[in-house]
Amino acid sequence: MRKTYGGGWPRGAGREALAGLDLSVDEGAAFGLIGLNGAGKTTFIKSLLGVVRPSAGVVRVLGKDPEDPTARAQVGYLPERLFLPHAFTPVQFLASVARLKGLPRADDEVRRQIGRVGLSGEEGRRIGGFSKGMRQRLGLAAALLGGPMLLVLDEPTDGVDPLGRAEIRRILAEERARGATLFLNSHLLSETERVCDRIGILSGGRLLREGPIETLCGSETRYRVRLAPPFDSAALAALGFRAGDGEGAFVVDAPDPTALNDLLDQARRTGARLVGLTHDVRDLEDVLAEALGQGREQGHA
Ligand SMILES: Nc1ncnc2c1ncn2[C@@H]1O[C@H](COP(=O)(O)OP(=O)(O)OP(=O)(O)O)[C@@H](O)[C@H]1O
Repeated sequence: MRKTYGGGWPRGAGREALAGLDLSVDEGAAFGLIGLNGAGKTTFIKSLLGVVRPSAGVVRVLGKDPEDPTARAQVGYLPERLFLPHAFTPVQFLASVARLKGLPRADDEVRRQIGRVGLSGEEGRRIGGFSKGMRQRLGLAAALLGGPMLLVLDEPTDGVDPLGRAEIRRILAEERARGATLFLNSHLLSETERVCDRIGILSGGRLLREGPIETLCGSETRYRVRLAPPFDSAALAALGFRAGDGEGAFVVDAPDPTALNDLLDQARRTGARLVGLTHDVRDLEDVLAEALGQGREQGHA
């Protein structure tokens, strides 16, 4: 699908925010969309919510048109910029959201979600006096009201302290266990890594990479090996050990544990002594930097 902003707003006239995006997320998955500022993440989220209409192509949410009220009723949304009524208490605010969502007699549900996001005891305070993290928690409670089947969360842990982040991760895990699908948009790559099982990298409105996090971030069959000096580099190279970063660091491929141990045995016979062994796993920041670098070379960034 494509989205070109334009017409009536000179600043954005003709700006292509999504330049041919083809993406599907399985029900029950936790999908994370990452990319730099202006990549098109919010535009994509807005298209899921039926707020932005694609200029070309089709968007389906839970199998339906995003503007279909029955689809909307199944979507919980936490926006990046929260506008909360300062004069309201959390209970009043969530009760008004529950009414908008068409949830009847939602008092128990409102109190349950307030407790879940760690705002018990703050029910009577006005939102205007809340910290950023407290506001974010309240926004999450609003998204969770009524048990939606799709949670679209734009920067869910923004402003939340580390313990609060862990609580939010726990809540999101509970939501998934209930069967909900998560669509997360975050600049905090370590959070995305911990919450999501699939990742998409967006740049210039194009999807540069998409796949399971373990495929993008690492390899089950590639290992980082560290050997104590001295060692016979030529003999190790003949066995398939490639030099890694730093003294004694090597990278080696082995399809299974038996093959790995055979290789290590052969290396030991050349005099090598193993002092470290890990899977070759990169973090999401490395993956993003590499994808953006390649995208740039291909003229996509
Ligand atoms: N309403 C709008 N009118 C015109 N252009 C827009 C509008 N909203 C976004 N854009 C442009 O579309 C592109 C994608 O913006 P978008 O907000 O989707 O990116 P993003 O990845 O969410 O960025 P960020 O991480 O900064 O929130 C940008 O070039 C932006 O300037």
